[in-house]
Amino acid sequence: MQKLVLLRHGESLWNKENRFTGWTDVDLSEEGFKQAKRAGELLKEQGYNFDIGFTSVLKRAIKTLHIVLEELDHLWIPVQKSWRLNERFYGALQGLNKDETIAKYGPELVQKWRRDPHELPPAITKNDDRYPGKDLRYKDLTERELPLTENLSETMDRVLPFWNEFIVPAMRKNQKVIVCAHGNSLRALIQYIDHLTDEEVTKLDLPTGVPLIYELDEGLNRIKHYYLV
Ligand SMILES: O=C(O)[C@H](O)COP(=O)(O)O
Repeated sequence: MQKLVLLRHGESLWNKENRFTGWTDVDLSEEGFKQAKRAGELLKEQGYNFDIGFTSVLKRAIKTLHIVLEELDHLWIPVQKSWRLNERFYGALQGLNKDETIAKYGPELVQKWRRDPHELPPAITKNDDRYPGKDLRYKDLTERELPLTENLSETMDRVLPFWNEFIVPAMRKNQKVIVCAHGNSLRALIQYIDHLTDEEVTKLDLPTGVPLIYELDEGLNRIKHYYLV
């Protein structure tokens, strides 16, 4: 049996302000820093340690992982960052307040944008300041990989190659793995690991800063999963 720890970053400043965030690189809120520390304390109390960490290229996840590893006195372990673990790119919704967006477009459409795996939120253009092609950290991405908007199914399409190429091989070497990422990149991973239907995944909401433990068998199939509280 092998344990895999999935962790959504602590509350961000825009979670707090209820704004669509996506690839916007906002920091943790004060509460988010506390949640990250608490996650580290919980993992420490329950005897967890890790051989490798994986995270996105967004500071709310990077900092959460760093704080957890600091609590565990594990800052020395390798940490691999990838844009593939980023939050779903929320297109032209990025920066907008979620309640104001509901008031403007109606709850049904906004809920579809947020949770329907195949519904695309409105796109940005390449002239938009939010276009990732203007951000140095994405300079090695091909034009096809640079999103203008993204649905959950496309998020899954870019998360899974990373899972298969890096996370699975680490677990096959019996390394203890922590993945610190985002609501929707983790939702995509969970849909894959748990074989959830599109219908089931729409109901899945991950709390910020609470470690989710997966117990996996030799074939990396799920035995059970639970939150650490
Ligand atoms: O990017 C965001 O706004 C959040 O992290 C996830 O938002 P959602 O719950 O609206 O998908």
